[in-house]
Amino acid sequence: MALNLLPYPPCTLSSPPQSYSSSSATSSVPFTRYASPSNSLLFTLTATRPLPFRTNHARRHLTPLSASLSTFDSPSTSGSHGKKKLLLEVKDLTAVIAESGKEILKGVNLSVYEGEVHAVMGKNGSGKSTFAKVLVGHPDYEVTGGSVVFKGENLLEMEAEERSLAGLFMSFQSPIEIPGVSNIDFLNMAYNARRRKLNLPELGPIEFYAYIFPKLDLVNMKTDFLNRNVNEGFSGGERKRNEILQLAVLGADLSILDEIDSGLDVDALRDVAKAVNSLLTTQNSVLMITHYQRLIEFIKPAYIHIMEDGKIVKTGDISIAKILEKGGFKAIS
Ligand SMILES: Nc1ncnc2c1ncn2[C@@H]1O[C@H](COP(=O)(O)OP(=O)(O)OP(=O)(O)O)[C@@H](O)[C@H]1O
Repeated sequence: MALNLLPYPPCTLSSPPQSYSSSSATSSVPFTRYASPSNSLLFTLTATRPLPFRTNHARRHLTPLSASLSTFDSPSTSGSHGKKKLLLEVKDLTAVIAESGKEILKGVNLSVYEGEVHAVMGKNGSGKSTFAKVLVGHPDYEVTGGSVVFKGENLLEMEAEERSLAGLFMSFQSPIEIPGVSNIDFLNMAYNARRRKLNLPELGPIEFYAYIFPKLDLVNMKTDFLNRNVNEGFSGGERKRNEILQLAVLGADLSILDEIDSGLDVDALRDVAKAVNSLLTTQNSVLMITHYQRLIEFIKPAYIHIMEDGKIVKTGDISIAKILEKGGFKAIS
């Protein structure tokens, strides 16, 4: 049996770990794909089925990457990034909804250097989540032009699973439930997939428990949550904490956090923001989507981008969020 966990975290698992809980011991996860535009985990359990999608049917339109690749090891010319390495470079990215062909992304440009936190803000429907989902290879969208270079590699040529293993993580707006799979089994499988990729020995249940235990404190989660099925019966806030727990367990070079503040009470917001801050190093980066200044005050992005009608129309520092909070989008434009 192969378990494919796509971006968040997409990895191919050859065998399930030993069970921690009765629910996982009797796991009868149907061999179906759990996927929707808002899934936190594009999750497939298949016997022999290949990965469910290949991302782009329109690669012939994509911009050649040679110029972009050469910038990976170069310091920024803007000065403000110093000698930091370019982690993600998005150029003129356009994308449509695969089913209808409707264009949503209309030429997105964005560069993220290591150690940086960026926020994307914008009106409802401006394309923020679509942008995030296109980056992780969501099958609902088709890239029609532009380029995306991640750690010097052409991201658009990678399967969703490869993107995750390359160090991309996405926390979705509405994390899904995975009935029949306990949280700890799920995390152990995903973590071991990453270790296999790094040629490291897998962790058994006891070792993994020791590894994960301190991370529960980080997100202020009780141990009971490990034995419950993934997100089943979790409140909105608990699901968000669980997403950050996944991030803490798996690690990532670039974490894309889509509205992690939605549905959180003030204390939960502080916990989640604290956990994200504690995971930040000079080598990894965060791209967060938010509507509210309160998250920005906790996580403090260096750059705020305003998205409008599928494009980034303005970039600035934290002062943009303050103007936005006071005067709305018209104050910015
Ligand atoms: N899979 C899809 N099928 C149909 N329409 C879609 C799909 N994905 C996105 N859209 C449409 O694309 C537009 C942009 O959606 P998106 O979710 O990216 O916006 P957003 O900026 O994240 O909005 P919000 O702030 O409300 O979360 C919307 O009009 C949305 O209805």
